[in-house]
Amino acid sequence: MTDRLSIALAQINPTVGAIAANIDRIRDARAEAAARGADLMVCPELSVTGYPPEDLVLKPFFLDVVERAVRELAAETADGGPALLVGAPWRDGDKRHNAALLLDGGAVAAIRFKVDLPNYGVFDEKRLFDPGPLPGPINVRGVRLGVPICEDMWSVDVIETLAESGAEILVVPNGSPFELGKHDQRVQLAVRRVTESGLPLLYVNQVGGQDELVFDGASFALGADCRLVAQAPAFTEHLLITRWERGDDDVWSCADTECVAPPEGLESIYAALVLALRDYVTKNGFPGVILGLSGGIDSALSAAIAVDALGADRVHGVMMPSPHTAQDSLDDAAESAELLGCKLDTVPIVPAMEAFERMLLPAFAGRDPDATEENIQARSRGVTLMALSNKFGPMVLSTGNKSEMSVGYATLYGDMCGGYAVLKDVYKTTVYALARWRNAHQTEGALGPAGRVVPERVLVKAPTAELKPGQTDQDTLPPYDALDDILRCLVEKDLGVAEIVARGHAPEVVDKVWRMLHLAEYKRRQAPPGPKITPRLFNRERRYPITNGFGGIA
Ligand SMILES: Nc1ncnc2c1ncn2[C@@H]1O[C@H](COP(=O)(O)OP(=O)(O)OC[C@H]2O[C@@H]([n+]3cccc(C(=O)O)c3)[C@H](O)[C@@H]2O)[C@@H](O)[C@H]1O
Ligand SMILES: Nc1ncnc2c1ncn2[C@@H]1O[C@H](COP(=O)(O)OP(=O)(O)OP(=O)(O)O)[C@@H](O)[C@H]1O
Ligand SMILES: NC(=O)CC[C@H](N)C(=O)O
Repeated sequence: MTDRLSIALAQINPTVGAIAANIDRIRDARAEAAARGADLMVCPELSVTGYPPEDLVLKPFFLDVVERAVRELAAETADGGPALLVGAPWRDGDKRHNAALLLDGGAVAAIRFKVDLPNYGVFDEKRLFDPGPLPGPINVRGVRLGVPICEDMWSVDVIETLAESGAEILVVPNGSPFELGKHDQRVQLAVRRVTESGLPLLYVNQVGGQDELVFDGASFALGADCRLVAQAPAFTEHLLITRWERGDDDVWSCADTECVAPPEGLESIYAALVLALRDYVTKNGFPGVILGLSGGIDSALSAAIAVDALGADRVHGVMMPSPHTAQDSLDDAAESAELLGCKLDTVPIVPAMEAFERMLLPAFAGRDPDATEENIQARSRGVTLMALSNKFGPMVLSTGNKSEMSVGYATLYGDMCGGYAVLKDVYKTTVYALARWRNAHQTEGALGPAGRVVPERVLVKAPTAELKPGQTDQDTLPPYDALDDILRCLVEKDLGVAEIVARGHAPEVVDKVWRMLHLAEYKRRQAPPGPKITPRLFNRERRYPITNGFGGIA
């Protein structure tokens, strides 16, 4: 009987659909695991395709390619090196499963299917996969391992079955996306499962950005006594080696190994945004990003995140003054670019505004100027940025935040244009907090300069769209502290008006915010994607009808 087992947790960053590249990553990690004496290397959920592969798995041709790649990789395990536990969509007769496959001795040695298919929030697995039967353990080098797949760990049944059928150690492959506080939630759940089953548990999570999702990794291992015995760093690829030994009481214990505490709070949000943007830009093949630098907080923070993600030489700011642009805005945009070390061009939009005015003069005869002319400014900037993107290749980085997108305080085809909106799920109050945090700290692996990156005045001046003289956001919107609290209640907690008023908000303000939220659904449907950091990201997991006759919130 084997009394020792070394298990490597391969926290890799796959690209969805890039099967050959993902297999290369797994192969490289296995070579390192072999050199460090591992008997088994465990990869995240659906590691061969990347998570979530979405409707790619509905294509039989895609599944053929996956199966061929897995069988070729399995053949390589005839070399006597570590066994491999990989994840892939897998067919069984006319069923399609989310599977964990043990590759060992040159073959696919065992297969287990996911039982609990998540179908809430950002997950859509019921339309893609068939559930598997309650599983038994698999035998790896003489040790019985239970393999619950991600959501299988979130309820009792699968692990209870595995424990009852003789599993000795639980090994959990995951594709678990980040949101604020998610790591603690996972550890608490894992502790519950360990307490119920009496078995040690290894949790292996994917890392990297995939469209709206960002995976933080933060893989870990718990001993049978619920002690944290290993913890991989978050937001970066890592191979975590754990060494287990069977005790006289038949309980496996792990020699203490590296434990790197994951970031929390604002630091975790900032790290998530950096990784999400970096992977979106690089995995989609852009040379860099271009953004409008207005001298305001949203563009200043977006630029800082972009420089930390990509390096200053891949970020291009453009100041596009109109007659309403204050000297302070010009100076603040220049200081932002200087602090970050990124390029800043100035392209005045006055000629475009004048051209539209002349062009529309006959059509607008007899009409007073209104929001129409304001929006032409925002759209002139959008056209300019898209032209620079077309000509030179960088993706337009959209700067809108969650508070604005909630209430429709943004111009369709204007400042809403762009490929990715890095602050899409970040409320304005959090935008300020993140900027202050970044001025005093830096995340691991950030490519930007240390120290202040957002000018002090940008943090203290009144936010303004500068689309007409003397305009501030608060002419139209409630103060951001109040607005964000009301929005969290409406968007994330589904509270009614009475409950929100009971928190100290004026009924007419709550009513106004609800109406604005409701009326802006059409804008959000046309907004660029951006990374999830809250429990409810617009479009991906909060899906309201646009044509919607329901007016009440009580
Ligand atoms: N249900 C629906 N389905 C599809 N389309 C719909 C629609 N309702 C209106 N529309 C269309 O949308 C148009 C109105 O939307 P839009 O053209 O965007 O314009 P609108 O929402 O009227 O104005 C933009 C607002 O955003 C503010 N803003 C702009 C730029 C930057 C900032 C900032 O500080 O970040 C704020 C600006 O001060 C103004 O209050 C309508 O004319 C109509 O064409
Ligand atoms: N003068 C400008 N030059 C360059 N870009 C601009 C200018 N004005 C607005 N933009 C772009 O449009 C976005 C929306 O900006 P606006 O100033 O209207 O409101 P905001 O939401 O307060 O953003 P910010 O805090 O960045 O100013 C900005 O983030 C910026 O990318
Ligand atoms: N891929 C999954 O099954 C993920 C679901 C799970 N509840 C999580 O977020 O961790």
